[in-house]
Amino acid sequence: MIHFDNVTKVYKNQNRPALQHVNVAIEKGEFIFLVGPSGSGKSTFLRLILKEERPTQGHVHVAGKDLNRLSNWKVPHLRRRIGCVFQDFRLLPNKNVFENVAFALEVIGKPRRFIQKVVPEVVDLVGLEGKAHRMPHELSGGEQQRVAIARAFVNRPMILLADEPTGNIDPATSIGIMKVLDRINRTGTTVVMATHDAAIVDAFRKRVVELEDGRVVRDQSRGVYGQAY
Ligand SMILES: Nc1ncnc2c1ncn2[C@@H]1O[C@H](COP(=O)(O)OP(=O)(O)OP(=O)(O)O)[C@@H](O)[C@H]1O
Repeated sequence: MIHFDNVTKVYKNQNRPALQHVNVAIEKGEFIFLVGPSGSGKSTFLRLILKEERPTQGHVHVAGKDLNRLSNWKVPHLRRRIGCVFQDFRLLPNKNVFENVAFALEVIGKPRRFIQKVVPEVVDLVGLEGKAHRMPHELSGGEQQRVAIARAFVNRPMILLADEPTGNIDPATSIGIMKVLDRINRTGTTVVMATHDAAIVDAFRKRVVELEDGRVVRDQSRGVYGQAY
């Protein structure tokens, strides 16, 4: 589903590569924790999957397509098939839960009847049943992140990218958020989650890809956050 083939990324005016010679193959339906210190290249890895950045060397393939060869006009179509969740939720403050999730479908022209049917289903899936009419400021941080996940997933993307999704949430609530991501993964969506949250990584034992100075230093199935000796 996602293949990094000897990928090096050097940003303009930087001499140190953000990623160097990265080879990672992520298959459909996998769940990956991407870990590593600040500045190790995790966000760059995610941005390359979205074609927000281009590799300096090497190739990134997503769903069988070499992104170096994907025309610019096809990039919006690629991004529509990839849901994104961020540390800071990024909800629309003047829209309620239903409207925030519905908006993701309205902008891609889905019919009203379809929206009315699928939004409540996804709101329930993320554990917000009965809260569809709440405004973001009436929700806890964990609940706001659930809305953001619902919005990212409502279009049934093939891939969900999550950049520090539990970064602003207390540990107990983070477990609930992680369970929602796990549930989404079980529907067949490939999930790549960049995180510093050792407790979560250790509790869920998924595949762990660790970056250090832009290099993959560990790729371990059912891994833990720190190196297990
Ligand atoms: N747009 C940019 N222009 C120049 N350098 C950048 C840019 N984005 C990232 N970098 C550099 O690339 C390296 C990797 O950064 P990246 O944001 O991918 O790391 P990260 O692992 O996601 O860090 P964090 O955990 O702090 O989010 C860092 O040295 C960073 O300074």
